[in-house]
Amino acid sequence: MPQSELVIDVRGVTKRFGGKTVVDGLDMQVRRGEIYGFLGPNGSGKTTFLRMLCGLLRPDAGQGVCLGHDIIGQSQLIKPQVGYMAQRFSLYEDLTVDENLNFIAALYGLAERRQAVGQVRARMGLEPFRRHLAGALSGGWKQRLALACCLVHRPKLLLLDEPTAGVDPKARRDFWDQVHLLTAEGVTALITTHYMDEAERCHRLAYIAYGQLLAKGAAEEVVAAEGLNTWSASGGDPHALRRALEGAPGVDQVAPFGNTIHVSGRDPVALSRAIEPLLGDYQWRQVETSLEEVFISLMQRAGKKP
Ligand SMILES: Nc1ncnc2c1ncn2[C@@H]1O[C@H](COP(=O)(O)OP(=O)(O)OP(=O)(O)O)[C@@H](O)[C@H]1O
Repeated sequence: MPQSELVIDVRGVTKRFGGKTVVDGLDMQVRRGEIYGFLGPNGSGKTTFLRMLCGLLRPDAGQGVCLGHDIIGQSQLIKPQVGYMAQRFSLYEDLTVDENLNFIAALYGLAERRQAVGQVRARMGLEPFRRHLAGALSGGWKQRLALACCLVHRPKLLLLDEPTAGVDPKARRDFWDQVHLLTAEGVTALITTHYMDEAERCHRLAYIAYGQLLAKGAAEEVVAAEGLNTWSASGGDPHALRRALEGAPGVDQVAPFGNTIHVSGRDPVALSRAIEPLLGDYQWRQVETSLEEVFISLMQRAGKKP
């Protein structure tokens, strides 16, 4: 891959708080125009990593470039080209939509302020809400306004930290449509999320736990690499099935999915052996392993490491 295509190219990025290593030697390469999903359990270091990329935090170790600039020595050149949407709603609730947008435009010292605000307002469908207080908007519209504020200065890279947490499915769909449109125009997006359907909407993704990278690639590559076999059982007594399988040799996970129980394991022979005595009491079929099952498996295995 030509280096110029890499908007993010960092290696060994590490951050410690007190004695605790929160991001531990992380590598990440993200191409221009890519939607890159960044997943991991709460407290795994995702926000800390994003903050290091855009120069809000200084790494203790590691190196690399973001938007062609050194993440340590040239963070002042990176910041103006990044749109960072922090996890918590960080707009001024007692200002109107227009006032929020104008304020951000002024902060960036944009020359064509009115034009920039007008464009982003139209793009995000915020025209009808121009004079509404940000605090009075619904969750979905607040999130749109937050994205609009990230876009006013026409950044090349979006760092979006759980941008859709708590918003309804339609608003999430609209949000992802916008992100796809933006990346088609050449903007790059690095997005943290806990939603599996969103992970699947990313071109590629990385999964971290305890500050360490556990998997990366396209969703289907990540699923294939974990090598889990998954069976779905229906009928009979699902609670009894769960009790029978939990902790059995060869069974790595048992989880209810609606009216079925999913059973996964990395060793297909051992898994079949565990299921065999229960074959007659339930209807079984082999199903595709989901990303959720893969992430749980990755976390379980990471947790078992000494
Ligand atoms: N400024 C700080 N000082 C001390 N500890 C911090 C600081 N910022 C983050 N941490 C700790 O670093 C760890 C990683 O936090 P971080 O917010 O990066 O995780 P995360 O993956 O973004 O989590 P979540 O999914 O909950 O947002 C946590 O244990 C957190 O308490």
